[in-house]
Parts: sequence; C-alpha cells; structure tokens
Amino acid sequence: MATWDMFLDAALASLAARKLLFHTQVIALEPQPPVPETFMGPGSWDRATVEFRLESASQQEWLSEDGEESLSVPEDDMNRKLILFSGNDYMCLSSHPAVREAAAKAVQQYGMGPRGSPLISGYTTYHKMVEESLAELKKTEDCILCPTGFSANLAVMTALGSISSLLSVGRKPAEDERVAIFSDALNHASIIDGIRLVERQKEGIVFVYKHCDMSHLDFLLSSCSMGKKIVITDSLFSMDGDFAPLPELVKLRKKHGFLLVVDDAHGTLVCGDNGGGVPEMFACQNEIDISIGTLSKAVGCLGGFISCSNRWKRLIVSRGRTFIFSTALPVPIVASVHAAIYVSNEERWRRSVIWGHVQYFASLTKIDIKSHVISIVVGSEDAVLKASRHLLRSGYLVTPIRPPFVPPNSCRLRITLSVAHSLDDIKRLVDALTPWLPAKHACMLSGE
Ligand SMILES: Cc1ncc(COP(=O)(O)O)c(C=O)c1O
Repeated sequence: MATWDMFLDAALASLAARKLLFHTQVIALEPQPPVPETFMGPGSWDRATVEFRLESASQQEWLSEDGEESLSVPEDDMNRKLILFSGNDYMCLSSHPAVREAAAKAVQQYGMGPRGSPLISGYTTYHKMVEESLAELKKTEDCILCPTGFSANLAVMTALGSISSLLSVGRKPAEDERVAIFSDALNHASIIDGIRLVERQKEGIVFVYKHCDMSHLDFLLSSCSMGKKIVITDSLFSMDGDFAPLPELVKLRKKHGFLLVVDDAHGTLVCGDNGGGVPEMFACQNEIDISIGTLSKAVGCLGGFISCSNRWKRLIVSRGRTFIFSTALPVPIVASVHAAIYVSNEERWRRSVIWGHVQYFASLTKIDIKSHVISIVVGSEDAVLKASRHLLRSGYLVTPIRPPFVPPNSCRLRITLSVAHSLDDIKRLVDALTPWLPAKHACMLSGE
C-alpha cells in the first residue's frame, strides 16, 4: 500500500521535473545582539496586558444594546481600567521589556525590513533565526513562517490538496485519487476555509467527525477506501477549551496510516514543560506530521508558522499559496518573536503561574476545566449579552461569544486566564460570575 512518504516523494519529483520547486533566498541582516534580559517573576509590564480602558462610546453601546441605558455606568466610571479576561496573550509576552527592546532596535536599524514575499525578497536572517527556534521548540526538522496563523492553515491545506493534482498530471484527479480530509467538527475557521479551497479545486473530499469522537473517526476512516488520508484537528479548541485526544489520534494514525496535522494555536508556549504545546504535553511530538501555530497568542506578537520535516517544507513553500503570494512578516515583528521565544524558554515560571491559575479557577468554581481557555455556556444571545454586561459593570472585559463563532443557543462567556491575573482578580471574577456558573458552585456557596 502506498504511504504518505511515497506520495510526498512523487509530488516533489513532479515539482522538480517541472522546475517548480522553490526555496527562500536569505537577505543577510546583521542580527541584533542576543541575550535579552529576563526576570525571576512578574513585573509591572505584565499587568499592562490585562488592564485596559474601553472607549466610553463602546462601553455605552455595549451596555445599552437592549435598552438598558438606565443601568449604564456613570460617566466617572467610564474611565476606570477594566480587567481583560478575553485576551489571547496568555503568557503576557507582548509587553515584556525584551520583546519591546527587540522590536525597537530592529525598527531603528531596518525600519520594517525588505518588503516582499519570502520567495522574492522578504526573507531575512531574522526569519531564518526564528524558524530555527520554532523548529527546536516543536522538535521538528524545519519550520515555515507565515503572515498569520490563518494563512498558515490555508497554506498547509492547499499544499496538501495539490498533491493529488501533482500525481495526476494533465487531468483533474479522479475521486479516489483526491486527498480524504478528516476534520473535527469544531475545527477553527481557517482550517475549514483551507478545506473548502481544496474541495473547490476538486483535489479533496472532506469527512467531518463528531467533536473529539474517536469511535466516529475510526468508523469514518475504516469506511473510506481512499489512499491519501489526512486527519486535521485543533489541539486545544478555542471556543470550548478542551484538548483533542492526541494519544488516541496517534493510535489511530498507526492503525490507518493517515497524515496527522495539528493546529496548536492555543497550546504553543503554554502547554508542555518547555512550552512545546499540546503535543509535548501528551508526549507525542514525534507523531505529529505537520504542526501549525500562531505567533499572535501566547507568543504575543503576530504571524503564523508551520513546523514539519524539510521535505514537507519543500512542498509547502512551493505550493502553499498564502505563503508564496503574501508579503513576509516585517523584521521588527520577527525580532520580537525571537525575543518572546527566548523569554518563554528562560522564564519558565510563567507556565507554573498560568497552570496554578487554572487550578485555582477550578477549585473556586468546581468546574472541571481543562485549560486556560474556559467556556461558560449560557444559552441564548440575550442571556450571554446580559451576563457580559453584568461583568462589564463589575469591571471585567469578557466578550460574549455568539453565532457565527458558536452554534445558536450555545452562546457563551469565553474566559481566558493569563499570567498577569492575580488570584484576587480571579476570585472577584468568579464572584461576579456566580449567577452563570453551574449548580455545583451555587450549592457550595449556600453550604448545601
Ligand atoms: C485554532 C486557531 N487557528 C488559527 C488561528 C488564526 O491565527 P491568527 O490570528 O494568527 O491568524 C486562530 C485564531 O483565532 C485559532 O484559534
């Protein structure tokens, strides 16, 4: 039976024969002096990532959305700082002195750096340096920087879809020659859009399996006779805060020989002892074929990346259209990403703090939360708006999550914990949340 190694070999050979194998040329920039300053514990800069003022017009609008003007906040209170419990800067690296300094130095030296797509003129020593540190973090041979996590998912999906066209040169692939993509029902929009592009090109067929349901996935895989099977999943689901069952996926991978692609947008830097993400936490980094990530959440900057082998990289940089046809990240951003990864490696206490917060939230609420992303399902749009307004009046910024982000009537408060929150912030938030917490918490408060 043909394997993914064989498909990839054949696809690369076809690209090579048509002189369509691309690679980046590195524009040499003097790297800035390394070794950013790191610290033994939180600093005032951390707090800056969770304390914000909301423009008064936005606050009034939010509070009066269903005609509740009478309950709105007095003008004086409009200027108070709110505590953000909805951000994605989980490790608070966006404001770290090392990150600021790296960006400032790079901007002084190079402005934004050469502007061009990575295959033309936008790829520099800095981009290469960051790709190497991300590959080291993810324990992969190589890595590809992309403009965003969204574009990284699109690049991976279109490159994978292109394999079926490359292997059926001169004609559209027949149905059984296409890639068979098995996708979790709650995967991120960027994965869904990537799959749609593949379907539109008639290069792939999608099979959506029930959220984290491994029996359903096993059934779908067993019932499918197509040769090029791919399973793609978020590692930590952004709207539910639960983990994909990676150990079970790894077992199924052995059984069915599919290509395992994981989007670790919310796990990178937070999960695993070294911040290698959810695959590191489940000790299965070596079993993931392609790992996608973003640099805009725990890394605190902007951008996306794809960690994989050299051979997968060759295919993706030659066929991943959102990588090829988009301008490379500006040098100051890349320099700050480099500093953020360095800080994350050195300031290991950040991971202990955030996981301590997860335990504290769970102990206060008795909710079996799995991660720093917490979903409190409230129900209707009206109910979630009411809850978020109550939190806003109490001084907390928790954005209500409504369709199209989640299905109707499963509107929710998506609470995210970060290193900069204090235990007192969490305690007070939980107090303010009490009416919307599951019954167990209410019983605890009433001493039942
Ligand atoms: C699972 C997942 N993948 C990808 C992305 C996109 O990342 P970026 O914001 O870098 O485009 C997100 C962002 O919300 C996400 O949650």
